[in-house]
Amino acid sequence: MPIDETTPPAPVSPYGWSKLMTEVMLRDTAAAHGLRYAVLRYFNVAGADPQGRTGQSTKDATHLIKIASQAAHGLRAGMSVFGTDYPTPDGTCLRDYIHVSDLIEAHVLALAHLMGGGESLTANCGYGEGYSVLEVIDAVKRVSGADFPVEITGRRAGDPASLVADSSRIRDLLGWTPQYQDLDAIVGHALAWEAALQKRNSRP
Ligand SMILES: O=c1ccn([C@@H]2O[C@H](COP(=O)(O)OP(=O)(O)O[C@H]3O[C@H](CO)[C@@H](O)[C@H](O)[C@H]3O)[C@@H](O)[C@H]2O)c(=O)[nH]1
Repeated sequence: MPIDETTPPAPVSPYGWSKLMTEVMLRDTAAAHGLRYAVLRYFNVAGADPQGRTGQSTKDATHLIKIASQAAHGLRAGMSVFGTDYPTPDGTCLRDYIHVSDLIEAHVLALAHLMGGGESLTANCGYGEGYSVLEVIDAVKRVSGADFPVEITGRRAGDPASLVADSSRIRDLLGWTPQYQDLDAIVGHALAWEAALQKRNSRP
């Protein structure tokens, strides 16, 4: 079931709570001081700059597409799937992976909205399409042409079974029209970035 902005937030991690607290602070500051704001609720940010200028560089990042990309490039021996007993079609968690460039465009549109005098808004940023962990790993193998070992392990604590956005609000209100709503494109850009990052990090 896609999640819309009226679904009561129910964070399961301190990080999730910190994001919700930020929303509450913005709401209260706006009420007290007339501030106008845009809350953009990111779903699973993925991919990289299509021109290869930047991408996720956090050392030891644990995100699925990054881990799978590293495995495809032989930077790690293989990877784990955290649980196959979720109430989803293939038993692995579903996520709504949004290309970082589409997310940037959402910010540009939100800023233009506010600068044009628009009301405060809270809007989901996702495509409304969920992919399972196994589907993502298949995409990484398909796009890279590389095979790597995948081990099934137990669930990781705090992983909800499904997080898929209803993004009608941002589409309707800001005219947001994603350009990269394609899992293979997202994975392709992530793979290219991971290769570039590896080259960059191995320079003396
Ligand atoms: O090696 C891995 C890595 C991830 N997963 C699974 O893949 C899915 C996606 O995981 P991940 O890429 O870590 O994203 P989320 O846990 O959905 O994290 C999102 O939500 C978190 C909590 O809001 C934020 O911290 C992250 O930045 C954001 O991407 C989850 O089911 C994980 O269990 C695996 O099976 N194996």
